[in-house]
Amino acid sequence: MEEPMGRRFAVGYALASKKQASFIQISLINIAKEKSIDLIKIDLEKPLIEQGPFNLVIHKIYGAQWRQQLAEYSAKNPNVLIIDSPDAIERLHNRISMLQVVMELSVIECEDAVSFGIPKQIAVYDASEVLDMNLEGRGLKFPVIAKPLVADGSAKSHKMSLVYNRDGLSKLKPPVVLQEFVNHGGVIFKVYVVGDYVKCVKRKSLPDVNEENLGSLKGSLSFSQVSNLNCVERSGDSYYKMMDLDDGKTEIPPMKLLVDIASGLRRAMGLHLFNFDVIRDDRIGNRYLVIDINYFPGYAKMPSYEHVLTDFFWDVLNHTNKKEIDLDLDLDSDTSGCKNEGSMLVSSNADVDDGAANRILVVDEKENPIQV
Ligand SMILES: Nc1ncnc2c1ncn2[C@@H]1O[C@H](COP(=O)(O)OP(=O)(O)OP(=O)(O)O)[C@@H](O)[C@H]1O
Ligand SMILES: O=P(O)(O)O[C@H]1[C@H](OP(=O)(O)O)[C@@H](OP(=O)(O)O)[C@@H](O)[C@@H](O)[C@@H]1OP(=O)(O)O
Ligand SMILES: [Mg+2]
Ligand SMILES: [Mg+2]
Repeated sequence: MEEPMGRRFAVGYALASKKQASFIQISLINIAKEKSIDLIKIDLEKPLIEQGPFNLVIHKIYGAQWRQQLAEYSAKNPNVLIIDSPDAIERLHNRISMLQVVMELSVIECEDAVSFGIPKQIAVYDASEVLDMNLEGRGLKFPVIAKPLVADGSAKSHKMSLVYNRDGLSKLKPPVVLQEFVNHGGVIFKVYVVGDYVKCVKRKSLPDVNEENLGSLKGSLSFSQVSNLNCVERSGDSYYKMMDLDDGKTEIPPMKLLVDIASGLRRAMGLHLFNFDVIRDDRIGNRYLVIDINYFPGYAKMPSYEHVLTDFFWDVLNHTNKKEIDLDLDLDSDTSGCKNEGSMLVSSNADVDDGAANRILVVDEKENPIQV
């Protein structure tokens, strides 16, 4: 449906320069323009409150100052949609709370023998804890991946190490999360979510570790952003071309499962723009583990991202009268299915609230952004 002649929408974007270079492509600007949507850069050097007018603001900026700016802007411009709420995004800045939400997803129907969950993990806050820690006693065994607890977009927050044995623990710099390394055939599935749109792509991941070789491996191995390593930048226009893995043999997980997890996460987190990383647990045929969730990921690597994002903006902008965005979660279908509990999968026939539960309010009565 086209907007009546003359009516245009302004979408303000607040992005770090690297993100701006990859996301704000001419192709996106033009496709949005055809749908009467103008993408307008927010100048981070000036107060947000002095900028606009905007109908919608999208953003990926860290820090209290930016949150304060958004709060002031919302108070002054209650009709402007902010996607997403900074409080909701905050949950993804900690690798424990990030994955906890997956454990809270209930009633996702799975095909026979298909299940999902997260790897076992513990947080370590203090360097003195690390050395005399009894990993096995806490349900973890080597190898483990050590990930910085904080995921704040810094290069440091992506620095991981694969720890093979006790010697490797000594180099860790808490606060870190120790997560069991799960063999998964060297392939990772990146599931991009844009409102109710879901797209899964395959990427290269860390190779499997052979348990028999563990004894001979030296303490630990450091790495960073493995799944982005085959991403190249086209000279001149900073266009990202993702060499998605096409090994011709790895099947993607059942799409229904991914869509259900995506819908569940959207509702539970109150977010519209994110991706999540999934691996297939080689020990248990059809068990899928969510290992990472990223806010406003590298959408430019997603096929036809310009159309997907433009359609999303259009939908959101045309729901503003209702002050709500229908998340279309389809929760009132058959509720008997699988519920994720700990690392176990149990059957559930729990009742689910329909109606209100299917919608996420974006603004409250005073039309300030709220958390769901
Ligand atoms: N539990 C795990 N078992 C096996 N491999 C893992 C596990 N966790 C992470 N990995 C591997 O390490 C990589 C980096 O981990 P993770 O995705 O948590 O880091 P990140 O820096 O947040 O990544 P991104 O660039 O997607 O934000 C994954 O892409 C995957 O290859
Ligand atoms: O550009 P940004 O800083 O947002 O980087 C994000 C990066 O997107 P990019 O491709 O645009 O670099 C994402 O890649 P994909 O998952 O989509 O492959 C992922 O690595 C996020 O974790 C990064 O966000 P951060 O965790 O650092 O906040
Ligand atoms: Mg990841
Ligand atoms: Mg991440």
